[in-house]
Amino acid sequence: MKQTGLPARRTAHHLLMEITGAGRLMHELIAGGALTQLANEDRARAQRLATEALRGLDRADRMLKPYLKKTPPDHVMNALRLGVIELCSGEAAHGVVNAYVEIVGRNKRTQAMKGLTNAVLRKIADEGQAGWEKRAVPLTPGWLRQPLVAAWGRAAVAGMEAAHFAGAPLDLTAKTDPDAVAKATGGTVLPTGSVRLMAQGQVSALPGYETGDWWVQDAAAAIPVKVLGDVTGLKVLDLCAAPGGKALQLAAGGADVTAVDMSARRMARVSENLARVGLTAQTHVSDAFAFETTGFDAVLLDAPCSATGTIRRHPDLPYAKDGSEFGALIAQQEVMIDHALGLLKPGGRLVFCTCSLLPDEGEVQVEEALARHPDLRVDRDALNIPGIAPEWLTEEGGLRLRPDYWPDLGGMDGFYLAVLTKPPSAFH
Ligand SMILES: C[S@@+](CC[C@H](N)C(=O)[O-])C[C@H]1O[C@@H](n2cnc3c(N)ncnc32)[C@H](O)[C@@H]1O
Repeated sequence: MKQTGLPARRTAHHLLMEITGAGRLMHELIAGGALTQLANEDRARAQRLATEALRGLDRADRMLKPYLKKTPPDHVMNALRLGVIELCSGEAAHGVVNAYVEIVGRNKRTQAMKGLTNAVLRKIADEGQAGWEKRAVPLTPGWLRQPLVAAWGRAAVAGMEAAHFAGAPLDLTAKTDPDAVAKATGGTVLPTGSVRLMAQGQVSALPGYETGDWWVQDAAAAIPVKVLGDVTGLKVLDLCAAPGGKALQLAAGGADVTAVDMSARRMARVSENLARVGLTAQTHVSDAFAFETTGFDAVLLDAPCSATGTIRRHPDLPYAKDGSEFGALIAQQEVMIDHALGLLKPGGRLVFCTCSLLPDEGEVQVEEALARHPDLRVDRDALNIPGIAPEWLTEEGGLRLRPDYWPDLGGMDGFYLAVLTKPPSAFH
């Protein structure tokens, strides 16, 4: 980044301050206009810089520690973190140090720490990339690391942290033909049928975007629809549908799709996505609990959750959140499952899924649903689809997907899913 990169750096610093200090998520800040004052090129730069700083935050802090007698105020700490990220990715030291000294100096309360910022960043510049690379993979913040270790063990969590640090490749779901999409985009077809591109670029510039041949969807997120098998002609309700990746899959499979989401803004994206790929669905902006049409052959419930399975792409999450909101989400998932079951016709199937790494939002929800409804059946056979490893199947009959799976292929999002079959003589 050139010396002229100050606006992008100041915005990256602002993003870090809001995420680590005010608990705001990156996508909320961007939707709220955090990047609008920047030129196009600087927008991408600011977002990339903040994302890289969050991904490497624990390592940056460990690199800074020997040079700090005590932790400075957040304004300074975040400037130092961004400085570390830039210096250790090979940016010219002079420009980086000057920029962050200026950012620290512009704040009256931290003005006096310009000298410290200058001195520390010069030492980091001396360590350079070699100093960065010799440090361990960044650890997940303790509030989340603890339950993950309890659920999956230390080795698995280390694998997840390596995946979070590596970030995510770009996965596409083909409307009809994965091989043709792979050929056109230079990607490869994964064992579960998604197309993976290792090189990142502008999505809308990829072949097939304009013609709607595919949509962006993580390989793990594409699996919940696949376990429904052939959906041709089935009446399927997508109860929490936005931005619509799964609704598009269902429509592409020939289902008669009803898509519900309580967010009008996010539902507009479902409509845009449907239009781009030339598919149709009935869309309703509604709270799932207020939607009472019954008689569906299948309901897909991609329930609101902690989203801890998406940290590869959203490294802001462990720093913006502290787990305090998760209890309410877990309680809501339970009642949503029961509401969704009530909308199925007798014998209908519910796919329950969450992009979470926490068993309370997956395995435990299904165990408890089976206990609440003794006639409910879990359909293990449905999970027998291409690309699923037997060790991903869980005791209660669901499927656990984790970021540390497929390490040689580039990982996958964390996800949980299970197929529940309502008995022919229905309960409510
Ligand atoms: C995990 S996202 C769904 C992703 C979507 N299924 C896809 O594949 O693109 C969860 C969605 O649930 C919606 N949501 C949250 N609470 C809801 C409620 N009570 N009723 C309906 N939608 C809700 C959110 O607006 C959000 O779009």
